[in-house]
Amino acid sequence: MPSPLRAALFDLDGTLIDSATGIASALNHTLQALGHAPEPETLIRTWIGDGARQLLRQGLQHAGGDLPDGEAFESAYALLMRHYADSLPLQARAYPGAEDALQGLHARGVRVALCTNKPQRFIAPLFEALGWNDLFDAVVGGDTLPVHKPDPEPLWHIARGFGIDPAQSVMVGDSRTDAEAARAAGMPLVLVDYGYRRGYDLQTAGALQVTADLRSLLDLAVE
Ligand SMILES: O=C(O)COP(=O)(O)O
Ligand SMILES: [Mg+2]
Repeated sequence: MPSPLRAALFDLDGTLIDSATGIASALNHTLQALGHAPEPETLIRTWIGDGARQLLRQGLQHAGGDLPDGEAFESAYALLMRHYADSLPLQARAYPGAEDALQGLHARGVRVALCTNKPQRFIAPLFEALGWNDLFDAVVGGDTLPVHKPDPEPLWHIARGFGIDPAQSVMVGDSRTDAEAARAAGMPLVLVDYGYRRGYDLQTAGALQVTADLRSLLDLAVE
């Protein structure tokens, strides 16, 4: 256990917010505009967590045919970005306990960061909708740096910015992507048991906690 805990880095989709309905709606509008059938939300959930480009790739691959490349892929991605922006009100659903945990960590002097693979441009409007503008000391999106999770660099980037050792921080996420990034970064891990984890065995991931409620993080912080 990081003693004392000095920073907590949070994944967004499937960890702090239940955004799958909105993301599925954005992807399905995109697939339909390209002449494909929509996919069920239960399947699309399993494609969330590796960034919006990977989400689109998965959707198009599942729809069949050749995966468009180059300009054709970029124009499909631009379409997804438009529908994604429209879906933000549907994505802004905080999990119970998420806001209390963020505020409680702050109150205990723990730095709080967002470390998501969601495109950066959508983070500010989501924070606005959630009333979370003042809750984060640092924010890194999926396209903020040249690499994203599972690469450890976004985690190191945040820890460096805080002047805090990764070992005195914790990465809080819902998926294999988060667990692999934490392991590669030398950062302790907490997993939520309710996210979009894609058949990943949470119990063998080496997490400090596998939790159903983010308020349990407060047990790691000093009063
Ligand atoms: O894949 C995404 O776009 C976002 O995913 P994350 O918030 O779970 O990193
Ligand atoms: Mg996630």
